[in-house]
Amino acid sequence: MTTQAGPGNKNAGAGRRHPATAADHKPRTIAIPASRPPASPLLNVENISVFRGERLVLDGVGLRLDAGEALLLTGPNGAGKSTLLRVLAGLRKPEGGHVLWSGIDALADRTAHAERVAYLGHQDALKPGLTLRENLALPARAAGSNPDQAMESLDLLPLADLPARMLSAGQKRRAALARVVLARAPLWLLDEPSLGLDTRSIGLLETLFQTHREAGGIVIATTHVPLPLPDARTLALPGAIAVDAAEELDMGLWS
Ligand SMILES: Nc1ncnc2c1ncn2[C@@H]1O[C@H](COP(=O)(O)OP(=O)(O)OP(=O)(O)O)[C@@H](O)[C@H]1O
Repeated sequence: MTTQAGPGNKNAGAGRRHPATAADHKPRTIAIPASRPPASPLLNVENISVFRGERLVLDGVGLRLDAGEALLLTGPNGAGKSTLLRVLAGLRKPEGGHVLWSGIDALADRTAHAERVAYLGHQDALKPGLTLRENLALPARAAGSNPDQAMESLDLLPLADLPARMLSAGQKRRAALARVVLARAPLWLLDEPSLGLDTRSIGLLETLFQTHREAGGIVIATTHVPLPLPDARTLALPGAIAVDAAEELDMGLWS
């Protein structure tokens, strides 16, 4: 399986020529423009392969995204969407392939890459005993950003002084999204960002996506439902070949 998402061929028609005329036969000096290599995309992911247990979950996955673009990762449960996000975030080493940022190997320096990335996993990762404001204070200080602005963008200011344990599932998701905003990172990697959000919160998410993309940011999101990301490309991961559970037990995958 080789799965690839990327822009269409921008050089369509480049090989066309005007019909020959009499002038073509006269000797003349022609200025030949210096040939330029095609600009590399901001994020270029090539040929990623990942094993989980004995199973090849991702096999030759590639994608290319430029500033301001968005990609939806879709596919059945277990297809490897979260796994791919974690590879792109530098949280999991792939067995093969490359992640290039502005043409440079992004995974060679994980610390530098972490500063480019705002990653939202399935867990909202809030400390239950701390208030929402306290939960956001540290990441805000680290990124030099304003926690109140981030909370306001997700309509969380009225909840700022509540302990995180008192927040509902959707409110916790909004808090986790506030941390993404706070990070001020160009690459947003979001695992099912709309999980638990009501209609109004999806509207807030739409505004955040739009603002981030207009500022040149990239959004990559896994999802099983439509997301408010107009013009997003889609990379549909096909999923692993079904393996009989009994056979997996024999292989020791669940040990
Ligand atoms: N700890 C683990 N050890 C071995 N295999 C794992 C482990 N965690 C997940 N897997 C396997 O990796 C594969 C990909 O899982 P992943 O979570 O990336 O899928 P997904 O596409 O995000 O699924 P979903 O839509 O359910 O969120 C699955 O087949 C899963 O069984």
